Amino acid sequence: MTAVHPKLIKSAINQTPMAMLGMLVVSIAFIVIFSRYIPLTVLAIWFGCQLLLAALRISNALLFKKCLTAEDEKGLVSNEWFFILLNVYQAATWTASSILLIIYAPQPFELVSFVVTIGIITAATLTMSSLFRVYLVFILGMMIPQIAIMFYYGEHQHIAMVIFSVIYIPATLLLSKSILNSQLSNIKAHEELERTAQAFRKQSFTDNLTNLYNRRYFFENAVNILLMANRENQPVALLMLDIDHFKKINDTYGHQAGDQALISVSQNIQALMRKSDILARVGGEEFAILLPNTSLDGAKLIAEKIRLNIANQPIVMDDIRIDMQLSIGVAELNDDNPTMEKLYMRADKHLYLAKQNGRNQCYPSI
Ligand SMILES: Nc1nc2c(ncn2[C@@H]2O[C@H](COP(=O)(O)OP(=O)(O)OP(=O)(O)O)[C@@H](O)[C@H]2O)c(=O)[nH]1
Repeated sequence: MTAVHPKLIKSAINQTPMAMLGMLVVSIAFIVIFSRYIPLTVLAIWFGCQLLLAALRISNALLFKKCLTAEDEKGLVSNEWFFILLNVYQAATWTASSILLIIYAPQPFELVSFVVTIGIITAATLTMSSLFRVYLVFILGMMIPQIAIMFYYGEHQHIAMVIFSVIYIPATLLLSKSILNSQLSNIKAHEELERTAQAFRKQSFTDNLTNLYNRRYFFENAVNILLMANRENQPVALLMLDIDHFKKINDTYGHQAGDQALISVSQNIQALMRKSDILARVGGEEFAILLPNTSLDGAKLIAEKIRLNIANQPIVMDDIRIDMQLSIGVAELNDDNPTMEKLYMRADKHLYLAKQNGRNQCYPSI
């Protein structure tokens, strides 16, 4: 058996309590109507079988739920088989009810039984179509004995019922298939929408070229991190990084090579970061790194490590080799720079000083 879409299984699970309630209501109606013909002990045994079926269907639904949570493919397939067996069992109990009518009740109650079967099958179209194979077994399991019973009586009205079934069964299967297809296309449309929304969400906080966080995300997050650090009295540092003479790289090797250089530098810096650090591209060739739980001394060490790493790792593209250098301004959250705005201004000023002092360096240095 091939795996059924988890959302279809979920839909079948959700319908189970309602389906079982409906089945028990019809069973009770059957008992009330036919208690004058069928001995009560026989009806009690039959109802016991229906109760057992309801319990097994609920446990089947719970097992499905467990397998879905555990993403247990094999478990899902064996549960589907379990569901099919339960439907064979259900068809058998309803067939048993028809046989009880043949034995104990006068004609034309066999026709009532036939109509009840049609009613149950029609209702099941809504609850079982998501698992089409299971429904197929159910409809055949329910209808074949009814057709046999109609042939057994063989009168004109019984043959009419058989002819009616020949039209009804394929029509119901077609209806069930179209419910299934519409459920599937709804699921697909929903998943597509979800994917698009996720892509938009990602786009709203990432830089298209480097895949790093963008300026907006960086500053929105930084404000929150600073608030928390201020409250908990934890150090935070900010690095502002700018590639030296990047214009020359563009002019010498072309804009595309410049783009590639930006991507490589981003990846190289990212590889040196901790998970809790926030690295973003905040301008053309300008990056920012927020370092939670990091003092100025720690930040200077990290800045120097990044600077050296970039300076010692030329970017190789096809047959060209581009030497890259960074200037880095370092600042920490303190009484002089208590807000993101102030911290940013200080780090940016230090970046300017690093450039002024000759580039390829950090300011303040170690
Ligand atoms: N390839 C490429 N270039 C970019 C991108 N964004 C900005 N730039 C270029 O980056 C260059 C930045 O030049 P400047 O601001 O003069 O800075 P610089 O040449 O790095 O000089 P200093 O910062 O003073 O060392 C400009 O030529 C921009 O066109 C981009 O996304 N891709």
